[in-house]
Amino acid sequence: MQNNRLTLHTDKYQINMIYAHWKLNRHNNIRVFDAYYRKNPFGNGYAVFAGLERIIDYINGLTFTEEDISYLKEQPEDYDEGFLQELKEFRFTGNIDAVPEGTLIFPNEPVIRVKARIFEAQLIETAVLNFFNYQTLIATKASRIRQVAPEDQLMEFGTRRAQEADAAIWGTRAAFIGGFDGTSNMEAGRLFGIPSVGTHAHSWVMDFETELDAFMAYAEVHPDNTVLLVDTYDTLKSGVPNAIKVGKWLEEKGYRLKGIRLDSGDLSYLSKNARKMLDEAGLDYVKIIASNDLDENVIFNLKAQGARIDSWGVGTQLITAADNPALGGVYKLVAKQEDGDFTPVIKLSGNPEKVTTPGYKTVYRIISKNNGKAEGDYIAFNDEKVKDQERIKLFDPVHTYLHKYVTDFNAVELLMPVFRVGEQVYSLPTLEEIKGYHQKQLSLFWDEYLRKLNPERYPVDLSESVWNQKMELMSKFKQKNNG
Ligand SMILES: Nc1ncnc2c1ncn2[C@@H]1O[C@H](COP(=O)(O)OP(=O)(O)OP(=O)(O)O)[C@@H](O)[C@H]1O
Ligand SMILES: O=P(O)(O)OC[C@H]1O[C@H](OP(=O)(O)OP(=O)(O)O)[C@H](O)[C@@H]1O
Ligand SMILES: O=C(O)c1cccnc1
Repeated sequence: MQNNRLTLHTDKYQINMIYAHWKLNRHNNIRVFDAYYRKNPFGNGYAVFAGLERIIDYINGLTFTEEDISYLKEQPEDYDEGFLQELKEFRFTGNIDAVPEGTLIFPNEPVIRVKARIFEAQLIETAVLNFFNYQTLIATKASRIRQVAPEDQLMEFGTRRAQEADAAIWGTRAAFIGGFDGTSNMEAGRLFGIPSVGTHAHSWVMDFETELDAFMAYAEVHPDNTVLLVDTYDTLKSGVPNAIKVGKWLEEKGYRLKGIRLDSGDLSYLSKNARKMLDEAGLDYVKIIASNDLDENVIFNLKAQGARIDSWGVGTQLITAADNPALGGVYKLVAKQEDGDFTPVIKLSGNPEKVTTPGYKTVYRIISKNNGKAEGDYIAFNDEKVKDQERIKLFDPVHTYLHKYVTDFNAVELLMPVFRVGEQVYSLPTLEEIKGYHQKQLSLFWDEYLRKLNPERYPVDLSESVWNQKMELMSKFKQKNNG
């Protein structure tokens, strides 16, 4: 049952809404939706945007096949033939803007903006959020892990524990964007050009009479790429001594043992002792690799203990974002095009954080020309002239007395045109370029915003016009609802 099609990868309520829009002849109305997230995951100070490549693939492949239509015909809703005909001719004809993958993003700022017929904009909500939420989450987790091991090799080992195949593949790509160097997943390697890496499992050792036989046999087949897993029986009494024997044998053949892998026990104690034994045997070039339910906190602590580990294999905790398994990104209607103008719409909530910010808006990153650092992100209406302003007032949208004026800045617009009238106008950078761009993004921010424990909150502010309009709409709707 092969299924690579994603058009029906949507919630039924989207189909029911677009059907009702069609019945009421509202389906061609142009609407604007913003996608954003509300709370940083893992207690981090930022998130790393990922998922755009998948979104672009999805939009480009958005057509209803005969099978899709037949399935809709089976539904109890008894959709009109005219609607199904409309779906047969369906293709995306709207505009999408998004921040580039690898961008550091912050709560409550639009990172994807869709302006399209409601018929199209509503249909794509589910899939767009699905891709954005998961991939951004994993890229952010990877970025946290990279932060605690800036110089080490980081290998993604999570496929066996991932939430199924797509999560493994696209999660691996996101991990690479966030700072990983390689993956054990061959398909991710093939698809995206991510370096594929691998050692061997306990089964290899258990399949031979002795550990030494197993190590020798492996080294004979892979003399220039041997990493030996040394913890099957007794790491320091058997595994490391046997690895040293193999290392010496490889030297005689003109090769070098590449590494040993520790996969259980006290990784600090074992790595220090293994390092000593290897060095004393003249094998100081042999790398020590660690795995076993690692995450940024364990790695950070191991480093603080002086563990002698050069390379980390990280699986479960990364690919499942185990300590924060969902990003919670949302997709909200913010404006309706009426007679050429954009009418803002708002969603109220008892929870102030859930009140939407109305209007057809864009986001700027305000970068000081004096020090090259980001001062804050600034959400303004699409037609506000932010770049030409000499002085900009940044104020907290909740605690408005908290404000500062910034002069001498560059206002860098974050949202890039991705689709125009249904045509892809954005050429995707290579994965290496995205990774490099992510590193540059990090250098824009003060360390206080980036630290992984209790970071400072980076300002995401509204222009005065956007703020005023939000306040006006809030009081207007409150009055209406109070009769
Ligand atoms: N020195 C250390 N300091 C902090 N955490 C460590 C240290 N050494 C290992 N760990 C981590 O502690 C956890 C211990 O896990 P666990 O008890 O499953 O390991 P184990 O019993 O050694 O091995 P296993 O059960 O997989 O054979 C793992 O996440 C591991 O990475
Ligand atoms: O621990 P993770 O971060 O998920 O990394 C992947 C794990 O997968 C392998 O273990 P395996 O499936 O053999 O099971 P194990 O946990 O018993 O070692 C490997 O030896 C790692 O321990
Ligand atoms: O190559 C490895 O050592 C590896 C790959 C996947 C999972 N665990 C380990």
